[in-house]
Amino acid sequence: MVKSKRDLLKSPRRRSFTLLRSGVRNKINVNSGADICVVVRVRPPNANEQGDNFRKIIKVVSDEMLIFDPKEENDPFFYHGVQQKGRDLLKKANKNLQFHFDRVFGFEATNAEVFEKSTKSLIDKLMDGYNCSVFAYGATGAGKTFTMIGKPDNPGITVLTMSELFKRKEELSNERDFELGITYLEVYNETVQDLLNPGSPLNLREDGKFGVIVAGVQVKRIESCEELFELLQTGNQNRTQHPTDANAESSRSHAVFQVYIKMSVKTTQQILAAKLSMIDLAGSERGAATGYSGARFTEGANINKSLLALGNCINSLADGQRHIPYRDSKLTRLLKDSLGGNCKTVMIANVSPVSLNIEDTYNTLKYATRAKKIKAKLKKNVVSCSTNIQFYIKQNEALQQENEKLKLEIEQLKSQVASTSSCTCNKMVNIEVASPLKQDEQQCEEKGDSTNLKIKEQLKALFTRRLILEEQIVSNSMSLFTVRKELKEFADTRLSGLCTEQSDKADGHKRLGTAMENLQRQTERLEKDVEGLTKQVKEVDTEIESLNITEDSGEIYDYCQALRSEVEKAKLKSEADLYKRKSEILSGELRMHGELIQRMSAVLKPCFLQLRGYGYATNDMIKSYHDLVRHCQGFRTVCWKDEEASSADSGVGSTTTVIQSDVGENKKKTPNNKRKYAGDKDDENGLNETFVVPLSPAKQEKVLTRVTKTAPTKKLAKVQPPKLIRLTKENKDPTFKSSKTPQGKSSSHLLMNKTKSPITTAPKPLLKNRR
Ligand SMILES: Nc1ncnc2c1ncn2[C@@H]1O[C@H](COP(=O)(O)OP(=O)(O)OP(=O)(O)O)[C@@H](O)[C@H]1O
Repeated sequence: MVKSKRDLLKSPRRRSFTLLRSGVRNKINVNSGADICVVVRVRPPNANEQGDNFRKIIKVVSDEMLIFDPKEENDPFFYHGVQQKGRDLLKKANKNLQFHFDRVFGFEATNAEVFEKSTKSLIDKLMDGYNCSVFAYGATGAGKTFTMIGKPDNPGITVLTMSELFKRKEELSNERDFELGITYLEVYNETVQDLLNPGSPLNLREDGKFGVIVAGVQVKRIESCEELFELLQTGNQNRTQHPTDANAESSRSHAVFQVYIKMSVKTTQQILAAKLSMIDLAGSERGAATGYSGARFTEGANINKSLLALGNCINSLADGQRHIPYRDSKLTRLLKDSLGGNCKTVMIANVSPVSLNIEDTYNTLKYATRAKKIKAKLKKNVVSCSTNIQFYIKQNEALQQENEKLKLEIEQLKSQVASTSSCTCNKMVNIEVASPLKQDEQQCEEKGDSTNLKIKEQLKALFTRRLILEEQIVSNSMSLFTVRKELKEFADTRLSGLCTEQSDKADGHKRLGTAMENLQRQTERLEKDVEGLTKQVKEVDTEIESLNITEDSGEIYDYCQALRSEVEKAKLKSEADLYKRKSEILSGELRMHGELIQRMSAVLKPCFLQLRGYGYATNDMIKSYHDLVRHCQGFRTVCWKDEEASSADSGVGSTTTVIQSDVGENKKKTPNNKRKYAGDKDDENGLNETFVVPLSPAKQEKVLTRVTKTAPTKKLAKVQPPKLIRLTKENKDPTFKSSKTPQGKSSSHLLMNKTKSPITTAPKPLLKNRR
């Protein structure tokens, strides 16, 4: 359904657009009772902007209103020497837009004034347990850093706000206990760095309870304002800065300074927690204006990308949308709870006053106007431990304490191990000491016992850790994935062999290929994990070694060895479990293979019978089919040495055992070196004697091993005969089958150790074979 123009005008986006476009007739009225406080600061023109080259584009009308691109009233327009009433139509009309904000600061405003009228009131909110945040937004060189950090002689609002906070803390010290911790981070090129403790980039994690958490960030406790100045200076030195055409000291990153405050009200035992975030955003900029190229241009693009994400969040919040795209950039993820959430926010929009930056200034003013519409959901943090401060501070404290404790323990244990061994030596040496010294010796013994106990505890802890690590290594073992990957490769080969259509083959290959790629990726990930775990095992081993336990350590040494073997036992157990899982996978595969073979046989057999029935089956086909049948029966064929080549040609599967001339007679009876199969009694195409040896698989294995080891020697034939019983009509074995060769000689089948195995007869061909 098409909306009417009236309806369209009702949409928030459309309305703001209309307001902005319609110039002086439309006043941009922001709701002054809104939760976000937006102030604009116009900086004085710098040295480059002074003179007549640039006109002023901002006119501060009052504390709350400014006119952007004002009409130039004293600019008479003459035509043919006569002053005209209208304006010069060749000149672009000035926008003359009125903007209303919570506060507008002109050139002459100092940082102290800005602080008084914008962020000072936040301290009250913080004391009441509300989260607060301050953003400085604007184009590069617009005065954000000057406003936030300032100069030594003109401190910025961060310092002034913190001074006020400390002042208030002093005032309330009789009523409340305070704990303050700060973090100073920078977001540069979509990575988060700790400015107070520079190192590798930090990761952001979402926690259901604590909101967005910066993993690994250090929270510094501060007691005084002086400490804070030092920390801020250190942090600023670590901040990424590069000179640009627009600003000689341009900050190329977003700096996020956060103060965690925990207050316990002495009378009520109530705990209030609050967080103050002060953010100096990197300058929004047009590449052309900043004069960048190459890496700097990319850096600028990244800055703009995160600011765009911030702008989108502001737009969505202003429009009251349910989904806010916080996840679009690291900056917005980090500031999720500082923007539109449970937070009192102040936005300071910094602008330049001259026409050189007219576009940037206009964009900043529009941005600020949008931000004004955001509604926050303020909520007091009256909780004992539901804010990040508790989490970070407690986690930090606990870790530090644990660290210190462990260091101390290791030191103590090292010295104790040394003293124990010397004590044991002393004991041995002083076996025959004089009685007055015996008391000392006893004490030493006691000391030794308690020391032993401590070392044992330490060893137990270390070996337990080692055991856990070893178990993790086994459970992360890639062997399962390797097996799965091999099976997929096998399936791929099987498919290529079976598929007749190229498209089927390609489809299957694609699917299996994706599975194999996934398995490969998982294997690589596991490899990395295992690498890390192995490193940890080594560290544990080093710790154990550092205890210097040798055979001379006596009981402790035995204890250590016992623990070691316990770990080995547990490791073997987990390995056995792993093998069990592996064998489960393989048996699954085996079952699947069985089914597959059954289904293949159901297709293959009728095809073969049909082909053979109609005389289309070639001899090779028939032979291969019979080979297959025999392979399924588990038969091994014994043939003559000079038949080896032809039997090798026979293709599919049956195992052929070669026998030399002890049964030479039979060899002479062979007319054309063709082999006879048990079922082929009616095959008339030159049959000769073949020794068919149906055996139980175990026996086959035994014989074959022996044969393979010794073949092809006469010795082999000597070994074989006692086990082979030539069947003749005379021995009347029921399993005996005989057939006549073309020469009228009987061919025989040999059964190993009289094994009575039924011989399958292939179906008679309906027609004669073509070949
Ligand atoms: N209100 C002001 N009064 C006097 N000088 C100012 C004022 N605002 C800014 N300046 C000067 O303008 C220059 C640029 O300011 P600043 O470095 O604060 O800009 P910025 O917005 O932080 O730029 P960038 O985003 O590139 O870091 C500085 O030399 C600063 O001293």
